[in-house]
Amino acid sequence: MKFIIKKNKKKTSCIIFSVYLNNNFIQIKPMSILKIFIVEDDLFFGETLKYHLKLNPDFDVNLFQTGKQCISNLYQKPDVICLDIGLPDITGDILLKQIQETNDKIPIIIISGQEEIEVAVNFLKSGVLDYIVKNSHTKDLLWNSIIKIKENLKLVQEVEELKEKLEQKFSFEKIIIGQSDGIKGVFNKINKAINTNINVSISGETGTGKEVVAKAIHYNSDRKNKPFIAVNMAAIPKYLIESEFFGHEKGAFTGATERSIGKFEQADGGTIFLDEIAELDLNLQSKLLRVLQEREVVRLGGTNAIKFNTRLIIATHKDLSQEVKKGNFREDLFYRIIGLPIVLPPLRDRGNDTLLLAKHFIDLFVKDNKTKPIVISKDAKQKLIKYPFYGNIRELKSVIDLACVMCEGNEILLDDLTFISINNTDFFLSEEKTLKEYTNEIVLHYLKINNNDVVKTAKKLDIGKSTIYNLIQSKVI
Ligand SMILES: Nc1ncnc2c1ncn2[C@@H]1O[C@H](COP(=O)(O)OP(=O)(O)OP(=O)(O)O)[C@@H](O)[C@H]1O
Repeated sequence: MKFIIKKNKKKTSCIIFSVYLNNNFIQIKPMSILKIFIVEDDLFFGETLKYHLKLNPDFDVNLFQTGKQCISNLYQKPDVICLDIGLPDITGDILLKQIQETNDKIPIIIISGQEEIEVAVNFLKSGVLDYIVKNSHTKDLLWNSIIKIKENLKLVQEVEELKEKLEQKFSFEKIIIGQSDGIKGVFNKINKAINTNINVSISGETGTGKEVVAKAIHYNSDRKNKPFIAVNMAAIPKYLIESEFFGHEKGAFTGATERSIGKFEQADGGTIFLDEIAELDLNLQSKLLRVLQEREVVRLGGTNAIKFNTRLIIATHKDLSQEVKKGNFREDLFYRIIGLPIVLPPLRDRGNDTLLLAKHFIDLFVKDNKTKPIVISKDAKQKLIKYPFYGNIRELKSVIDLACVMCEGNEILLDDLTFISINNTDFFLSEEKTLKEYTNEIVLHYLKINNNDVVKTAKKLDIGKSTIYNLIQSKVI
């Protein structure tokens, strides 16, 4: 088999390539080109349509005068077929069937001399996209119809591309950064979850990546082409949760002006991710339990039970078993949802992962902002490793983004790191310092806050002014 690729001469606005295969050149069209077949035995009418459509440089038009020619050229994979139903060699309905048997995805437009509505309706019912009557407007109607098809095909292609990107994006070993033992254990659990349908419960402090893990499981499982629906219990007002979960019928309550499909129904075939599950109130917990047991929902104000097939992933930053002990969470629901537990370690327990993640966020910053490459100084690295990051990876990202903005040149120095943590006493105590050194730091801290006002600082710390003056004079602060 010979295989040659040649670039054809530039036709209008685009370049068409040909592949030489088995003694024939077969054209390969770029996606922006729409291959159109016109099947019309009236040569003059056919040529008129062809001439008109070819005015659009994105249309590659082929004219065939018989049904047989059309069928034997289907290998060219037309994007649209415009079909006259009064052909000499084959009736329109039989030709339509033969085309659909070969490829039922090709949009077909019927062009016919028959104005009877019944004929048109029958063709439309059998799957053709449009029915155009032959008259002086045909060529314009055909043009508009094909433009609509082109737009539709573009959307389909975009959706396919996005799906593909999403799959690449969630190839989890690439997006979940980390090599610590803790994160390796998480990868192991994710792999187990991907290959089964078991419920998954993810726990971990805020910002440890619970949602990232939930998405990684969904987009790497068989359900990846179905929806991933995330619901955050803490973000929805209590009175709306039931309707959000289960949907409602029109008129179910004041303000329910339209029927609404609930999240469980929306996630049918896919995954529902219930974030902050511990925030669900007890009354709704029992309703959720019933729905999970029956695997069906009844919309508010409705009577029909609607079956769903949805994988459940829940997340919480609380210890759910403790919540059960405290009476805040139903024990039966706990056992129903706990499934495969995945515990995400806090960032401070992931060792060197902090630096891997910091580098990852720097790279993202550099790419997004099109800046020169940025590195981290040794001191800054040490500080990052020691810092407890109570906001975990989310906090690290904001520290790194700010440091990238603040750093002069291409190196993040110690002073470029700004920690705005809400709880940093542990960090303060984690550094090995003497009591004297701690005292000096505290004095310095309050002097800064009080704009170097010694009297105010002394009063605040309940120490003598002279103590502070001595520290300043001896240059320890
Ligand atoms: N291992 C990881 N590698 C790269 N990025 C991560 C990782 N883990 C988390 N992130 C990033 O950190 C941020 C927080 O992650 P995520 O929202 O999944 O955390 P969470 O635990 O669900 O937070 P919360 O409890 O507040 O809802 C996101 O920007 C996410 O992309």
